[in-house]
Amino acid sequence: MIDFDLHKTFSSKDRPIHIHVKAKLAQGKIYAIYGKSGVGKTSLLRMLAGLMKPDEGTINIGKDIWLNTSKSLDVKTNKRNVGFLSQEYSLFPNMSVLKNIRYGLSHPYDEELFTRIIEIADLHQLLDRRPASLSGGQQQRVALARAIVRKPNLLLLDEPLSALDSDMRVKLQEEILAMQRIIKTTVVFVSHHLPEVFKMADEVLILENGSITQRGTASQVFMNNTSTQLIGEVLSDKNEKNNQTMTLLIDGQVVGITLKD
Ligand SMILES: Nc1ncnc2c1ncn2[C@@H]1O[C@H](COP(=O)(O)OP(=O)(O)OP(=O)(O)O)[C@@H](O)[C@H]1O
Repeated sequence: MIDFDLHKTFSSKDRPIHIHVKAKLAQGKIYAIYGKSGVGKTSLLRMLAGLMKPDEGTINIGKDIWLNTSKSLDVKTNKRNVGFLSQEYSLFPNMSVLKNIRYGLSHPYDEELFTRIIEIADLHQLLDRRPASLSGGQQQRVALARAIVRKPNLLLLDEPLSALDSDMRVKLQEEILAMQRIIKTTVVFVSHHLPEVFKMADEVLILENGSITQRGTASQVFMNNTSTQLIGEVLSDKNEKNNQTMTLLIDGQVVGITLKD
């Protein structure tokens, strides 16, 4: 169980931005954080990772205390053993894939886990290559493998798949699920991509203006939510015989819509 209650205020020119996030997350489950731009999703992940200092708050994970500001207790990021993936792959450019994955791994490491993760991420052929010679999807798989072999207490994913094309995205989603089933770590991921949220999340936490306003399964929070929007790009718009036909690009899919009287 992870139990957190975090406060952070950013001063800005117009008005201060208050973030107050509080939740209990079960060990080994996958949670999606969903919300509009600027509501505090990245800030929440960064506070959980110890990369951003909250003004006030607590984080308890199992029997460990990571943060208790009233007792001036703040466990450093490297001692929290958190995996953090974002759109940037942050690999060491001058090291091979193998060295990147093994870098800083405490010895003796779990050889069996290492082998299985390399297999799932399909990295066998790439172990001697440098990151610059890999595609974006391959680099992200290296970053994922590197996070997973450390058996993190918590895996934080800040839209790591959003720069990838849809086939690679689906492949990476499968790989994340397969790896998570092995190490059974708790995963908190930010995504704007509803199919991804439905596929991956055991539970969704809706963040609005810095606070969690709803939580439940994806079906529970989205099916009755009238504010859910599908955003599409108009590819063509024709008006024939009183029927208006529009072709839209929605979430990578081309969709035809006919509007009648
Ligand atoms: N270091 C900072 N200093 C001042 N304001 C900040 C800082 N970091 C974040 N903010 C502000 O806090 C709010 C929440 O930012 P955050 O990046 O957490 O949002 P987000 O939900 O992840 O947004 P997005 O989906 O666009 O990535 C935003 O208004 C942002 O401008």
